Amino acid sequence: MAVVKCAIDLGIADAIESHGSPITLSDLSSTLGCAPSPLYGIIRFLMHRRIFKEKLTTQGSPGYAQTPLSRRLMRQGEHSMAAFILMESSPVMLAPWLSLSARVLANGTSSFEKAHGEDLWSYTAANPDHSQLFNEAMACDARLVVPAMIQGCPGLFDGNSSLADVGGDNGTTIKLLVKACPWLQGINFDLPHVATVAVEISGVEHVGGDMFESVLKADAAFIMWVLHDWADKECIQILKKCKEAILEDKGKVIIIDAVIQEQEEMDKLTDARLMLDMVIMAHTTTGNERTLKEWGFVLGETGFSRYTVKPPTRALQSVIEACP
Ligand SMILES: C[S@@+](CC[C@H](N)C(=O)[O-])C[C@H]1O[C@@H](n2cnc3c(N)ncnc32)[C@H](O)[C@@H]1O
Repeated sequence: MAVVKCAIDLGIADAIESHGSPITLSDLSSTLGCAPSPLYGIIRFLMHRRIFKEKLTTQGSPGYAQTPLSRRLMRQGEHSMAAFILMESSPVMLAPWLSLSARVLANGTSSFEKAHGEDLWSYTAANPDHSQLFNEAMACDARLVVPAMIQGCPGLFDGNSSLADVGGDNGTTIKLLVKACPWLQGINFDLPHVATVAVEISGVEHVGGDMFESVLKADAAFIMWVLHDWADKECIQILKKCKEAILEDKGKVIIIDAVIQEQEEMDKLTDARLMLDMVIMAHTTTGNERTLKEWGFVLGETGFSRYTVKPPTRALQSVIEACP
């Protein structure tokens, strides 16, 4: 991750993109103000990981070009994952990894709290710069996941006229959902320090609150990358509040989260899902990724009458639809 962060910091992908065609090491070095030899080492490493690729320039000299992966390292644009990588590689988020054992010990404590003296949400509330980086990071992920989900689950919001995105962060997700389903009135619900600084979005109301206390009323509730931050008991509490907030007859709670496969079902994204489990362990106090059986327990204890799990489409997450 340090090398990928280095590429973002240097602006390698942005420089190649602005050049518009494959660029030589010498031109790239002078554009970026870098020494050619270490820059070559960074690019060689990233080419080995298929992040950049070698391609002849228009003059026939050896040069470097973008790939779909390297475009994710650009600072701007709908494909950028730069903020996500910069957030995960920030000193704030790296420090808890050094205390991962604290979370695992029987009488242990949260790795994040050990490193920073408070949990992630209190820390972001007290540190606006980190909160903004976190929000931008989540927005990168939402831009990737939401279109895949809409494509993979057509008709998900048919019959609903309002939707509350619980823990919706700066509203990027609900903005994409309302754009794709213009009949939806969107509510973006998050902690007050997040909701109050979120920029205005047409068709969306930002509401600050605590999902453990209550969730704003809507036909349906949507909750993405939130429940994995919490233990079963807390998830059941949050889901009960969602269940109270939605319509009894045609309401539903749509959960977007990973499902960890059993050994025999593992696929090429299993590694990423298991990695995510470690990230959640390092950064949250009680969170973890869940297997289908573990999701079944949480949903059953909340009192949902039925649920369906749609496998992911080009994404780490599954779509779990739970009905009252
Ligand atoms: C991992 S982020 C997911 C953000 C967003 N759903 C997404 O996928 O891009 C978890 C979100 O839960 C919010 N959150 C944490 N505790 C909360 C609470 N008690 N009430 C409402 N939101 C909360 C955080 O502020 C954060 O935006």
